[in-house]
Amino acid sequence: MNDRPSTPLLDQVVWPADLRKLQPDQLRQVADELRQEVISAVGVTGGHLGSGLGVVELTTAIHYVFETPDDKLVWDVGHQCYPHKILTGRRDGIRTLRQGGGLSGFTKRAESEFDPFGAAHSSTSISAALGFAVANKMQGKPGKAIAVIGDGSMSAGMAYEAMNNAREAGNRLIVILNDNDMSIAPPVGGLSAYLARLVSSREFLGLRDLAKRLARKLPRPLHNAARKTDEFARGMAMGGTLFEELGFYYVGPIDGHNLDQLIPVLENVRDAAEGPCLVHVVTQKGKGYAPAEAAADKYHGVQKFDVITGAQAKAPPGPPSYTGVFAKALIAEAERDSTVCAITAAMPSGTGLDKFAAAFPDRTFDVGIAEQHAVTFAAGLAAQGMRPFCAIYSTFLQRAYDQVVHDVAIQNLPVRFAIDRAGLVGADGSTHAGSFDITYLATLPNMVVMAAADEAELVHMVHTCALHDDGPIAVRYPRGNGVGIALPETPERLEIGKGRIVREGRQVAILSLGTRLEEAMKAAEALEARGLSTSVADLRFAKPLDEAMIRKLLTTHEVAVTIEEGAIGGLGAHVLTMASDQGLIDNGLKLRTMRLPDIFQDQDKPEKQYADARLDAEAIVDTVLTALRHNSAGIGSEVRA
Ligand SMILES: Cc1ncc(C[n+]2csc(CCOP(=O)(O)OP(=O)(O)O)c2C)c(N)n1
Ligand SMILES: CC(=O)[C@@H](O)[C@H](O)COP(=O)(O)O
Ligand SMILES: [Mg+2]
Repeated sequence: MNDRPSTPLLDQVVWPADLRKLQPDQLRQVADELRQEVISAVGVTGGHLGSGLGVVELTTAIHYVFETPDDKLVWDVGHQCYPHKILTGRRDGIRTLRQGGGLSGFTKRAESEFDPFGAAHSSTSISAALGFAVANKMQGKPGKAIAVIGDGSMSAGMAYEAMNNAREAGNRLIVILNDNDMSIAPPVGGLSAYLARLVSSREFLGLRDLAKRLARKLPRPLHNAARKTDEFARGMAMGGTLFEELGFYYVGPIDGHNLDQLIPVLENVRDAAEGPCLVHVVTQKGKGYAPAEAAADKYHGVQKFDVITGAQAKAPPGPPSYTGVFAKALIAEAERDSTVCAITAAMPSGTGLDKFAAAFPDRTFDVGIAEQHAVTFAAGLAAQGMRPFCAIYSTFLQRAYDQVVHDVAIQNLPVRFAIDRAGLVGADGSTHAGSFDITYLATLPNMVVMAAADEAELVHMVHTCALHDDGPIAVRYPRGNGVGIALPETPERLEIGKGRIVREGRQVAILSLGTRLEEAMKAAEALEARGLSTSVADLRFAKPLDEAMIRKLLTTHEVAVTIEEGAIGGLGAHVLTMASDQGLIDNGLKLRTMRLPDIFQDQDKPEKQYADARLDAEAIVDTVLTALRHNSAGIGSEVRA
């Protein structure tokens, strides 16, 4: 059992205002106690640990120096915000993290005034902070906006769009680059190499150097001359810094765990007459907890764990994960076909492409947190004859929608989209749910959209994708483990647009897409027990629909229900449109669609979320019975009641 640590000084700090009453030399103890509290809490809840441990001192220093919540502190991604939540009045709830009705695992506006902007998807913090800064400037309000962005998140184009625009904010915007030389995996690309050069080429900024470099009080011409001298003194070989070329005053690198450096630097930057400033802090992901420091992933995301040993709770052995089945199937395709290659946007382990990379290192590309680039890079590869699989979580593919439309679908390029985490994902909550991909993909020209009903179907669909050169094709599958069905020795190529009837009935037809099939079969059993003969179809394709099969089902059954792990505008909408266009609902057919609610707050296990979302067997039965009870007197009958 993880005992709560003794935190005598932290106990006195409920809000940042309490922190600001302390003496600077007491902050070290606060930070040490804060770190122990984070470790203890995450040991109970699981969640994101490494990144939060890396910003314990930085969080303490920011809330000590800046007048939060009036000064707006915007965390990037927000997975590192647990120390921030403890220091901003939420320590009592910290052990409810990522649970139904508990604290979010990310920053969330609805949760606290100290969370001025929600996060979870990366690289949004500078844009959002710039918005706050410019608004304050336009309203003549005091107050700074501080964006804390990681080195991994700095690899996304959106961060540069914001920095390119940052001059607008002057000294009201402060960007803190939290450089721990880690993304989820080790960082990749030119920026990571550049930051490494920056850090290795300079001693941590001493106070003397700081005074010289932050001569903010000088009138501009002199200040510029001093700055130029300073840059020349440093040797223009570094070209100043990339950030200075973008209009920032760069300060750093500084030791992000040394409060004696952090506090004066942040105070100087806070009081700087001009800006924007970018403070480059160097931290260690997992700092202060040996099992995290020693782990390859620095305990980025962990299950509940024993604080003493660091041993994480192991899930009971079960069927293989969909991610693992995908990776194995893709490796088999690549063994058959040398043009098969794979792209991830900084999620090698999450997508299973770490396994693919072990087998085919030269055919695997981790492009960093850069989904937009990943998609158009894949389009270029496809245009030149390769067979690229773009493996991106459903929720993160949202970041690259125009690239999917403009660079892939309209040009009808054969990019394969492996969409993991499709449907509800559990503890990461609504920001990570794969709710929208059916809706946003099945509306596109040329796009083929498949959903695997189980892990065997996933193997067939990966094979079908590999062979599909006629245009873009997507296969979606959920987070977690399969249903335990045997995997096929030899994958089949599925006929595009053809579904399968998995249960024959006469009165009710359940049209299922994806892994809700298991619940659909349970519902069919329950309906049969009530004397309702029920058919079940696995549609396999949201686009193109198997119109012949659907037409047959809708014209030979009294009630038809579609079910999908997706939001409105997906499969159900397409079946309704087809039925309406073909006059199939003119003859009294009771057609209902079941789908995810617009948004849901609970963060819990996916199966609980599906029950809460009314997308399980019980809900299917209710839907059918309600439809049957519906007065069959046709239009207007409700009015008479
Ligand atoms: C758009 C987007 N793509 C992918 C992710 C998944 N993701 C979450 S944290 C992370 C790495 C972030 O690295 P960094 O910004 O350096 O933060 P650190 O974890 O090192 O503190 C990634 C890729 C995401 N949250 N958002
Ligand atoms: C913070 C973030 O976006 C990732 O760490 C995400 O939480 C990973 O999700 P999975 O745990 O489903 O891989
Ligand atoms: Mg990092």
